[in-house]
Amino acid sequence: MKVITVKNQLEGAKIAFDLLKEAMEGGSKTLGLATGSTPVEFYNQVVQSDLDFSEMISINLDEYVGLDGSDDQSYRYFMEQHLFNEKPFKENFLPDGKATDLLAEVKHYDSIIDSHPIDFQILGIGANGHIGFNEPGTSFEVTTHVVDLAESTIQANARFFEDESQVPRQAISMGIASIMKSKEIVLMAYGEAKAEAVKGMIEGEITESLPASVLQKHDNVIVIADEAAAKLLK
Ligand SMILES: O=P(O)(O)OC[C@H]1O[C@](O)(CO)[C@@H](O)[C@@H]1O
Repeated sequence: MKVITVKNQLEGAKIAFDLLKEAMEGGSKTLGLATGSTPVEFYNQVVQSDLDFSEMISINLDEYVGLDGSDDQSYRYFMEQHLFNEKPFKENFLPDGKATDLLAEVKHYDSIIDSHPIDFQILGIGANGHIGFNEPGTSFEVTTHVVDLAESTIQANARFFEDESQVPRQAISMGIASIMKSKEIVLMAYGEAKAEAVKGMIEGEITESLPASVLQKHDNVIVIADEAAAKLLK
């Protein structure tokens, strides 16, 4: 893993943007995308750029179960607001949180990922070490699946909702095995709340108790962390 320490989210976002640009110049066609607060400034950089996404495909990591794409708390809505409305892609894929048959949706999402191998994957990291919504204890072998969100994740994400009771308890998430198939992974981590998870991911043992630690087994991962998130690193 290559680690780049930056002063703040803006500096990190600019580096992530340069990596994306380079990947697209090198022929990358399919992007794996993340939501949450971490990639917001990165998407701002993309929107302000002259990069053209009209031939690009995006596949998002996850979506809350029970939320329609038009719901302003859904990840589809987030992506439209932060990126897709400004930068139209050839196709954007996110799991359907309103699918009546979740098992069928999970299979469908796997088939989408299989037919569009991810060239460049953007990741954030949860304070508990999750990537996507793959919570601690998730098998490294799993592909797309329905997740019961960890209590700590529900609490962490409550800041985006009116109150904690509004946070969906389940999500559909791309699995760790699928994330690991991405050719290049850029993970961003900002803020002190991520410091323990960042240390475990980079210097700890590879364990399903800290899902992001699996990235030590991938040969093309760049971690961009601000000083607060990197402060426990040796
Ligand atoms: O970026 P945040 O809001 O700290 O969340 C951490 C991670 O958890 C998720 O929200 C779960 O998918 C990711 O999208 C995000 O990168």
